[in-house]
Amino acid sequence: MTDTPKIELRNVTKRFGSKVVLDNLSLVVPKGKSLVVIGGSGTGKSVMLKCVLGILRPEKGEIFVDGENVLKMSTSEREQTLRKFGMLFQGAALFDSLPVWQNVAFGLIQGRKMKRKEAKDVAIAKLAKVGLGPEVGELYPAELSGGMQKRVGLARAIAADPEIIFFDEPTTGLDPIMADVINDLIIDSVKDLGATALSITHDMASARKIADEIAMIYKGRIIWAGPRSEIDSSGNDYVDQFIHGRATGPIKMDVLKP
Ligand SMILES: Nc1ncnc2c1ncn2[C@@H]1O[C@H](COP(=O)(O)OP(=O)(O)OP(=O)(O)O)[C@@H](O)[C@H]1O
Repeated sequence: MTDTPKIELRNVTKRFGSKVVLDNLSLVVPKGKSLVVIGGSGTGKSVMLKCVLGILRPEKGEIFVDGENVLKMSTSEREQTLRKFGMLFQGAALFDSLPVWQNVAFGLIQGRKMKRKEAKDVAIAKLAKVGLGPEVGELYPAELSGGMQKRVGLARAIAADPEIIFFDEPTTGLDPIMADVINDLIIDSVKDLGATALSITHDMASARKIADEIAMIYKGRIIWAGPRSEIDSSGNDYVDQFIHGRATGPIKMDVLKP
C-alpha cells in the first residue's frame, strides 16, 4: 500500500473569464517531503497555492489534504484543515503597526486563543530558531532589513508547529548570501517540525537547495516532475531553458519588442 500524499491536486482547472490559468493540473506532494514548483512569471504558481488554501475555487478538479477533498468540506472542516498550514508570504507580509513578536504570535492569539504571555514566549522561541534575539521582538517591521523581515515571516509561519508549510518566493529580493541563510533556515525548520513543504520560486539556487522534488509549471500545467537529482538530465527542453535562464528556447516570453 502506498502512503496517502499530504497534498494532491487532481486535474485542477481554474479560469479567470476566458483565460485558463490552471489547465487540468495534477500534482502530488508526498508526506514529509519538500516539493518546489518552479516556473516563469504568470504561469499560475500563486493561483495554485491559493486554490489549495481555499482563497480561490477551481472550476474543475479535486484537491486533497491528507486524503480529504478540501473542495467538498464545510466551512468549519476547512478551517480545521487550514490549521495544518503555515505560510511564508512573498515580501513577508508583516503588519506594520504591530511589533515583531505580535506579528509572530498573531495566529496563536487570534486563531488559537492563546494567552498573550504564553504566545509571546512562543514567539520569542520561534524568533530564536531563525536567529533573532528577543530584542528584535520589540521592534516594528519598518525597522528591519529585508532579510530580517523574511526571518520574522518564517518565525510566524512555524509559530503554530504546522504540518504543512507553504513558501511563496521565499528568497525574492534578497542578496544571494541572505537568500542562502533563508534556505538553510527553511531546511532546518521543515526538518525540526517533520513538516511537508510546498514552495514556489523562480530562484533555481533556492530550488536546488531546499527541494527533495521539483515540478515545473508552464501555462498552467505540470510539464515535468521528479527528484531534484534528475533536474539536470530531465531531457525536457522547457526545463533546460528555465534552469539555465536562456532567452531562446521553446518558452516564449510575452515581451513586446520595441
Ligand atoms: N484574481 C485574479 N483575477 C484575474 N486574473 C488573475 C487573478 N489572479 C491571477 N490572475 C492571472 O493568472 C495568471 C497567473 O497568475 P499567478 O499569480 O499564479 O502567476 P505566478 O506564476 O505566481 O507568477 P509570478 O511568479 O509572477 O508571481 C496571471 O496571468 C494573472 O494575471
